[in-house]
Amino acid sequence: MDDAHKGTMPPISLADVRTARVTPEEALALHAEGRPGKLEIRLTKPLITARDLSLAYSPGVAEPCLHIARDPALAYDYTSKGNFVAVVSNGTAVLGLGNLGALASKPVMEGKVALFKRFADVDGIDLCIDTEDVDAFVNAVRYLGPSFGGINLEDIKAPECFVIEQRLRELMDIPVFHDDQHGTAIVAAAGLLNAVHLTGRALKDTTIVINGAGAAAVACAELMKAMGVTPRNVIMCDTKGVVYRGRTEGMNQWKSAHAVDTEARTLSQAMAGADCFFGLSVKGAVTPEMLRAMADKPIIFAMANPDPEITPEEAKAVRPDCIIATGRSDYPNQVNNVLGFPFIFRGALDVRASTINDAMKVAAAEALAMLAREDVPEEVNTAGAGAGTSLRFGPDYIIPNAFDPRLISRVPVAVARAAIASGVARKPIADLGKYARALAGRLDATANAMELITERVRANPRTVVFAEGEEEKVIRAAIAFHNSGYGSPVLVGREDRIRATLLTLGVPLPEGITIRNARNSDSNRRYAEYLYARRQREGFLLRDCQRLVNQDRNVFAGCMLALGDADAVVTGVTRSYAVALEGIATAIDPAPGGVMFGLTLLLARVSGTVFVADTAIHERPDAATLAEIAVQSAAAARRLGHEPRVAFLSFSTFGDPKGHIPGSLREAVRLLDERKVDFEYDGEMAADVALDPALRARLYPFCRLTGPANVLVMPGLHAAHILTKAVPRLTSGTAIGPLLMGLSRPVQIVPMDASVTQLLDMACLAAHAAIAR
Ligand SMILES: NC(=O)C1=CN([C@@H]2O[C@H](COP(=O)(O)OP(=O)(O)OC[C@H]3O[C@@H](n4cnc5c(N)ncnc54)[C@H](OP(=O)(O)O)[C@@H]3O)[C@@H](O)[C@H]2O)C=CC1
Ligand SMILES: CC(=O)C(=O)O
Ligand SMILES: [Mg+2]
Repeated sequence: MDDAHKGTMPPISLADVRTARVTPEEALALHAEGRPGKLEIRLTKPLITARDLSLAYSPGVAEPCLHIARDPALAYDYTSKGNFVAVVSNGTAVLGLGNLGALASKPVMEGKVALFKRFADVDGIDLCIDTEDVDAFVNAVRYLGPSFGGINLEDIKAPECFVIEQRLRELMDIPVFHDDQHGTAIVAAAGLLNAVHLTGRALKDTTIVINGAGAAAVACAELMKAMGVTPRNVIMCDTKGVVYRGRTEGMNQWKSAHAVDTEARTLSQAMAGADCFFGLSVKGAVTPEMLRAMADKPIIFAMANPDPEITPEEAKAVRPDCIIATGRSDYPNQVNNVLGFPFIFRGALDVRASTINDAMKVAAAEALAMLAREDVPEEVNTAGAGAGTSLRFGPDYIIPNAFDPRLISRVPVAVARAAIASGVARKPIADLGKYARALAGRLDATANAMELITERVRANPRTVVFAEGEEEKVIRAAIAFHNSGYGSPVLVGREDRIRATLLTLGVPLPEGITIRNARNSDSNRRYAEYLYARRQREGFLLRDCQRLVNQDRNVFAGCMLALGDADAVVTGVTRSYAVALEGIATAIDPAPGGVMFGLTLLLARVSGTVFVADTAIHERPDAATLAEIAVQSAAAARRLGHEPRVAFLSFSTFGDPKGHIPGSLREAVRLLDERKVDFEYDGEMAADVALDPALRARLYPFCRLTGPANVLVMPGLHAAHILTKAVPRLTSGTAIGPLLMGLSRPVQIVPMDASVTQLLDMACLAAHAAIAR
């Protein structure tokens, strides 16, 4: 290890890179699935009764209109303006794909809106404006301005983007931010600060070659210089070669501002001896030979999307001493503006900033850089179980991961503080500590936890049996599992049938997926003898066991798992839950002392994630079972990042109304009192009481729960089923599960109508449980 890398983890071998590669077919399928695209609009106020209508629409709506007419600032109080950003493009520079036009840019713009929501709870809408005329574009955005709290310009080519942004900034009183310029520059600056530090350089002495002289490149050059890089140390190149002083061909005023006196005329010549390379151009623009000529410990940011100027594998092959970053999420060090724009706008919107100025940009870059130097919390450091791949500040971790839950409470605060200090905040925040704490609550813990789970599985791939391997959606899920880097899928089924289905799908069987035919597997004898040993005193003959192994794929899969031929099983699309479980249970026992039950995660928009149990096994659980279900559910909630508050649900609350209250619920509470568990619980209570602390405070102030219940233990299977089936359909929420809990080996049984995505999620959860064993 060289000096600069001392004290950090050894670089991750690129052979070990945890990939989440997706195929073009998968990408198209995702966009076409269900409601096409990635966005919809939801209501934040009820519109159910005539009264609701009168309040939200005519005549009630006249009131906020009149108030806003008198005082425009009230638009922030009475409308969605303050949390609403327009993502605007004309499609002239879509990623690194070139001028695809406004319509074809829509998937990227919808994607940016989705990222705004997912990472920073900023609402947005894509506006794809079909003109390359600067005046027409500026007018379109300008006149739509009143609807929005901010304008995020995206994928507009240089040099028009500079003029458009400048003019809109002058015309509008809300932040106008060209993400490809400033978002990219901020994130690249953060990465550079850390890479320079790790390689023992000083920013002012670092020489940088930027390939590309468009939106992203010019903004990067400007911010790097503002942060301390010496202007003459930056050489910019474009399709015509080096942007040198005196060049006339293909120039514009923005390039001229960065033209330098140099003998170099080509990218190769510019790269000789350079410390750092920024790629903001197109796929494959850099060759291994160019990297070979760079200085020691070169810093290579190949940021073109979707494919970088050079891949990390190619770069490491010629320069093992380099620090390499790309714009992609499937390599270490993702230098991508996704780390910037959601959090920068969050901070700017929250202080009602009139603009996003340089102080705010520098604050964001420094906050990002500093976060990467901090210890990565255990739950983020999901690669911890993979030897030598811990996320720790070093050459393979110079910038935080986009899923790092600390980003939301760090970057917006830094941006807000800078906005206040520089005088552009129209609503300064007095207590930034309190603001930081409130920001953390904007993220859904489950969404983050699920991502961390997938990361951990990628770092520790497992062999998962897909028991119903002849089904098309199961085959698709197995391929996705393999392509996501989660491990090695095993499809149980007849090879000719599986291959025929693959043929109709038009995909070859990826290496790494195996097919096991239960009828003629070499292991059948071993499996049958295993079953016979378990069941011989229950009236089973060896030939009965043989038949079960040959004919029931769940039994076969269960035997594979029991005898160590696989790490986990996923099944359920061809048999009812009970039948699938019976097959599995023939070969696999419940965990010693545990209780088997189903746990369903309801991801509701308003209340966040709620865990519901038992949604699969016990029709009328007794008190001891209910208590154990509560204990295991609370533990599962904690693993997914939620501090559990368990409510035992009934039709009644603490004896009111009177009736036949299941005594088992009260007895379960008493049993937990005896066990002195370390989580909150109470009951019995009705669902509204469980979920509404205000109601509880009025009517049942003695209740021990300190917030809305997030683990609902149901009195019986009927109620659990009705709740978990009805809620997603009534609220457009999502249900994950039931997750099968309490089995001695990791098995997940999906609902029969499960989608490919649900199958994949459950296989991933099963693989995760296998790692935890
Ligand atoms: N990782 C990230 O977060 C981000 C990455 N990017 C990537 O940066 C790239 C540029 O985007 P953007 O600035 O918005 O686009 P622009 O259209 O504004 O600029 C493109 C620039 O690339 C130059 N270029 C094209 N091909 C080559 C080549 N073979 N060699 C040298 N220069 C070349 C063009 O040269 P000329 O001026 O001669 O036409 C132009 O200066 C894209 O790949 C994009 O995906 C952009 C934003 C964020
Ligand atoms: C990431 C991004 O915005 C781009 O490549 O254009
Ligand atoms: Mg872009």
